[in-house]
Amino acid sequence: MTDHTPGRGLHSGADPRPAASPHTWAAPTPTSPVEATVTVPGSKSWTNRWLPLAALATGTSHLHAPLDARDTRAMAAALRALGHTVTTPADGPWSVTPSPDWRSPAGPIDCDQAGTVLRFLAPLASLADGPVTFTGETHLGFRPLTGLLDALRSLGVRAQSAPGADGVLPLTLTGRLAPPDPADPRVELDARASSQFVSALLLAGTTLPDGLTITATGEVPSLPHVEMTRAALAHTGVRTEQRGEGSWWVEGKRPDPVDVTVEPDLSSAAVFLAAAAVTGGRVTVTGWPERTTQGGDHVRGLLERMGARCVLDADGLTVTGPAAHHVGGSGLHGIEADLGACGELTPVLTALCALADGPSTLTGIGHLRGHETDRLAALATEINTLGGEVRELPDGLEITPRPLHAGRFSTYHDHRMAMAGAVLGLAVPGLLVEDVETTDKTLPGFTGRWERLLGRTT
Ligand SMILES: O=C(O)C1=C[C@@H](OP(=O)(O)O)[C@@H](O)[C@H](O)C1
Ligand SMILES: C=C(OP(=O)(O)O)C(=O)O
Repeated sequence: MTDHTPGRGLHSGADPRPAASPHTWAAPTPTSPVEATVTVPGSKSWTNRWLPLAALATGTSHLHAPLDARDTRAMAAALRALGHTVTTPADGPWSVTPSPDWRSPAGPIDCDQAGTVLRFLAPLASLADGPVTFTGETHLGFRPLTGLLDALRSLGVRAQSAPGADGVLPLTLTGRLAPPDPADPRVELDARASSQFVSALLLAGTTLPDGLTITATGEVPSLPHVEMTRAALAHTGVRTEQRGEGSWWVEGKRPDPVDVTVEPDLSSAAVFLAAAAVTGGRVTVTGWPERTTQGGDHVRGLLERMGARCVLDADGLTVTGPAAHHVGGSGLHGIEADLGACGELTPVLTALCALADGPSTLTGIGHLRGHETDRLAALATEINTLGGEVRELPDGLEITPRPLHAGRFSTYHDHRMAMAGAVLGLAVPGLLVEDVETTDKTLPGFTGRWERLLGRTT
């Protein structure tokens, strides 16, 4: 097993003379401003909502421009294992024909690294005609799940980890969702660790005859993702209501099938926009939605505050970076920002802050310690190894820009850490990003896209 803990990853520690190896990618450092138009793949979060909703629906659904990546392939495979017909051609729309009977799969469902697969499908396992076991990549078993499992137990589901298991996986769930008071179906949920718990119960609440009221007992992070779930449900004809702060009701109703085009993934887009911001160039991301529930849309306001110009028009979102680019710096300004609504942007934004002309403080992101790795520790460790000054706060990071030097950048099997490494490489020659292929969780073909963006290949 590879240890993905910050500070204990492969090759962590300063290395003044890094050598490229088959396991590292030399992040390119352009010598002129980056000018490009890019199309980014579909949103992970939208794709992984449409797929389970389609499995709950009353007929066949079609997804155009879905994200085709590890997280979404894991969702498709999981739904197949549960009895549904899911077709996932590489170059065409995906379709889901639901089976009325959810089956208990013969073997465990492999969630790979996908939080959304484990969290969204755990409550839906109660529809199966027997136990359902979930497994996945090692670190997934150590990511927060207790709040969701406690809520499921209070709704009558049995949740059991294998005896002697270090983390929560493999996890076996048995039994139907049965609210204690069927006349007033409700559940309390500690979702301080992840908004995905709320989304999961909203999806599952549709299967109860009288729906479900979910009341969070603490502050829920990433609230735009809850709104995304509500928007997806609304699109399928299922009503939801916000009933006070931290409380949501969902109607008990089978969703209508959908025929939808998936929005581009705006959190993935951020890395390409960062190339314009760092190099004083100009990058357009096509198909940027005018209105969206994706937290990644916050990148516009954040880049503006750092000194970049953002224009959203019929061509897409165009970011123009400040002209003061030089090797080692970017002409961007530091910021103070609460990223609680858009935690996915943190790694790329932290890299930008490390290249800015003044200090930054990013807060509201304590829950990122429970993501693919402890992202706050990982970012601080890796940027400091390159000569930076990043201090961890309980719920964020304080970043003081320092001249950075060549070195290795460990990624801890975290796609967004690898993207942060690419951004630093724009201004720091000789940066070697380890395990860059980890980006295929959400952004397949990342290095090819990046090198095309930078004009390195045709
Ligand atoms: O619902 C979703 O699709 C997601 C919700 C967020 O999770 P957290 O609330 O755990 O941060 C986000 O970070 C994750 O990448 C995707
Ligand atoms: C936290 C993330 O992923 P997941 O959906 O696995 O939670 C992420 O993509 O930044």
